[in-house]
Amino acid sequence: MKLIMAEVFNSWQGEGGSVEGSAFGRRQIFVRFAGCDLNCAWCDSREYIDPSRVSRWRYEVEPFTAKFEYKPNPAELEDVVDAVLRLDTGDIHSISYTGGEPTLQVKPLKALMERMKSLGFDNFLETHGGLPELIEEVAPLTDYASVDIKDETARATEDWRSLVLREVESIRILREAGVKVYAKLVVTPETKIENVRWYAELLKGLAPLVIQPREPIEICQRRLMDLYREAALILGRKNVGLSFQVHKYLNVL
Ligand SMILES: C[S@@+](CC[C@H](N)C(=O)[O-])C[C@H]1O[C@@H](n2cnc3c(N)ncnc32)[C@H](O)[C@@H]1O
Ligand SMILES: Nc1nc2[nH]cc(C(=O)O)c2c(=O)[nH]1
Ligand code: SF4
Ligand SMILES: [Mg+2]
Repeated sequence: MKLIMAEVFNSWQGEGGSVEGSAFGRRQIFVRFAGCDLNCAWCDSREYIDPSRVSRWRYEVEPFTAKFEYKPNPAELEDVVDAVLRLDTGDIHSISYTGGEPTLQVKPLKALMERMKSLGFDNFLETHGGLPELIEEVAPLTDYASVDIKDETARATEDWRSLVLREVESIRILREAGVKVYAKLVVTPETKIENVRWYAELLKGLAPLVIQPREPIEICQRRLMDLYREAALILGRKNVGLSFQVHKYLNVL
């Protein structure tokens, strides 16, 4: 089975903060799929959005070396499995499936998740959640999930409100499948407080929320705390947390 891959590397989860379901600070092997159907203005994986421009994929040869070997795309699933297993350092909390958007290649994604489960690994899905019908397919194989709520300022797609509703639907599907799921909202200085209220009302009783400043950070602390407080007053003070992309500060993948 073939897939369009971006990279495989070993690091620790740098996002998610401390809410229920987060794997922040845990060792993970990351499998980054190429291709995405959205176009977030601040995407830090932009080079992988158009799969036709990802002619080869890379896999780290040793953890924390950022030394890579390359293979052409489309990748063979077995080669991806080998790349993951050679990075197993014995302390891996879970395998993170990210991208680009991993659910767009749902057949190879499922095959990979099944294989890793059979090898004793837990599966962590990092998704924009915009495709609930595909989330339905992978939910039974998923142990943890981070689902983005794409704020209006992400400009991820034309009809951003219906995208948010689909993302909440994906969270519901994952929750009902017993997945430890949380929502992640990337905020900017232009994020509107009334939109945060709307997201929090949609998520109430469904999943905790992490608020993650867009990197590079421009939002001021005061504004960040105001958005946080607004969400916490609706979701409950134990159901909101901050998340920073800590790996970027420590200059690891
Ligand atoms: C690159 S995305 C891939 C997974 C999926 N397509 C998604 O958007 O959730 C992985 C995570 O990085 C976050 N991210 C990407 N660029 C970012 C930036 N500039 N600042 C903060 N978070 C960012 C996304 O919000 C998402 O939670
Ligand atoms: N260390 C580390 N943590 C991450 N959490 C989410 C990431 C992503 O790109 O999906 C990511 C990533 O790229 N690196
Ligand atoms: S959905 Fe994820 S991969 Fe796609 S553009 Fe947005 S942040 Fe980037
Ligand atoms: Mg990243």
